[in-house]
Amino acid sequence: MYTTVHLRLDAATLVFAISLLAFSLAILCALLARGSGSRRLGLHEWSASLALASLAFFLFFFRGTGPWVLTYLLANLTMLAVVPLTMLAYAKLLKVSAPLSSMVLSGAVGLSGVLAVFFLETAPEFGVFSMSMAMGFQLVLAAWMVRGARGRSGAHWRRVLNLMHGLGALVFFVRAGMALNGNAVQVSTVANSPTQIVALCVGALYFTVVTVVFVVMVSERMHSEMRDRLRRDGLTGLYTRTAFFEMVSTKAARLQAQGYALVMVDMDNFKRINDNFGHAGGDAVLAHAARMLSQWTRLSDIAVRYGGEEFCVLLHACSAEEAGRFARRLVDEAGKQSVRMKDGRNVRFTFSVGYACAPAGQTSHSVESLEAVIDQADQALYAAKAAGRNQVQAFTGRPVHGV
Ligand SMILES: Nc1nc2c(ncn2[C@@H]2O[C@H](COP(=O)(O)OP(=O)(O)OP(=O)(O)O)[C@@H](O)[C@H]2O)c(=O)[nH]1
Repeated sequence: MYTTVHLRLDAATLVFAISLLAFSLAILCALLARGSGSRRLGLHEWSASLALASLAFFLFFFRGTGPWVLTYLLANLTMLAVVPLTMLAYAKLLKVSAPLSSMVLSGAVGLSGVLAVFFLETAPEFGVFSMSMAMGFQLVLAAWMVRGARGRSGAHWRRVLNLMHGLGALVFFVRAGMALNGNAVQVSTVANSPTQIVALCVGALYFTVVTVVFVVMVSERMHSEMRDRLRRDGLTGLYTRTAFFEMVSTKAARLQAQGYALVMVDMDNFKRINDNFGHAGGDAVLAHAARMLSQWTRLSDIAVRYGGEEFCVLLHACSAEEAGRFARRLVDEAGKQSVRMKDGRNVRFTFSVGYACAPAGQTSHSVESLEAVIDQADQALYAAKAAGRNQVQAFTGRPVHGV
């Protein structure tokens, strides 16, 4: 009554299935890239890489029945471009540079073997060996790029990618070794040898896993960029006041342990700038001043648009002398700047600056105590305004404890 069904994975089915899989993933990535407008994050390159892989496997499928120029020459040349395109995608997403000369070198190795087999009719082992070495080397390069990406965010995803790159490279180096031993038939695309079946299964797994991980990394990047945009002021690109208090409340313990300075910066007679050059002119001056502040702060500092024409800078792990130097430098530099308006007129501006310091090693930490330091810096700022503007004043009252 029962019919025994023998399930078998044969190479031709796997090759065709991988072609379909890569094609579907390529379409998915292209649609995601179009929908999200995230061209700069490498989804287009990733999609192109999958489309080429799909074409190569489609051509491999007809090996033995289709013309050799398509099923051998074109298929292998297409295959050689697959990993380099993923490396270009990594370069965009991970902001690392692609090793172009090594990519060209690996391509030349693969190409030489394929051309020798096609035009000079050398032994097929030579083609398998050079293609496998080239592809294995390309995957090692891809792993090296991914490893070189900095930042803790996405580190676990990068590890998964490199696991797959390592697995893929291993398969290709084993193929190269077998070809060296004269086993090209065992590893040919149409062979049903166990080596070939395992290699194709790894190929299917590779395309699925690396694509899923890449898409997840792209979406995580887009979310974090969107979060960051919401925390920044549209005109100046500096953090908003709300974002500032959120950020310091999460860093409170470190700030109070290492100490910090709070520098309040206010543009002088800004109403006059608006009156003389219009609101758009005033906006251009504000944006210029904000760029200046960003340039002068370190990565660990936080530059904020605190109010209309008022900024504040939190200098992390900073002594009173350093804060004073920073504040004086701001005032000196502002005095040297001029902003060119659309009508060709130049606008000059000055800053009044007040600062206060919270010494290192305090034990209490809260946003309330940060507000006390801000209040002290504000008092110093008003003293600078009262003393005639375009100058720095330090808060000279008793020191504030905590963050
Ligand atoms: N263009 C522009 N102007 C702004 C913006 N935010 C606030 N302002 C203007 O900044 C001006 C601030 O004026 P005041 O508070 O009198 O200060 P001030 O003229 O700089 O005088 P002092 O601070 O006393 O030196 C107001 O005219 C606001 O309209 C903005 O985003 N763009």
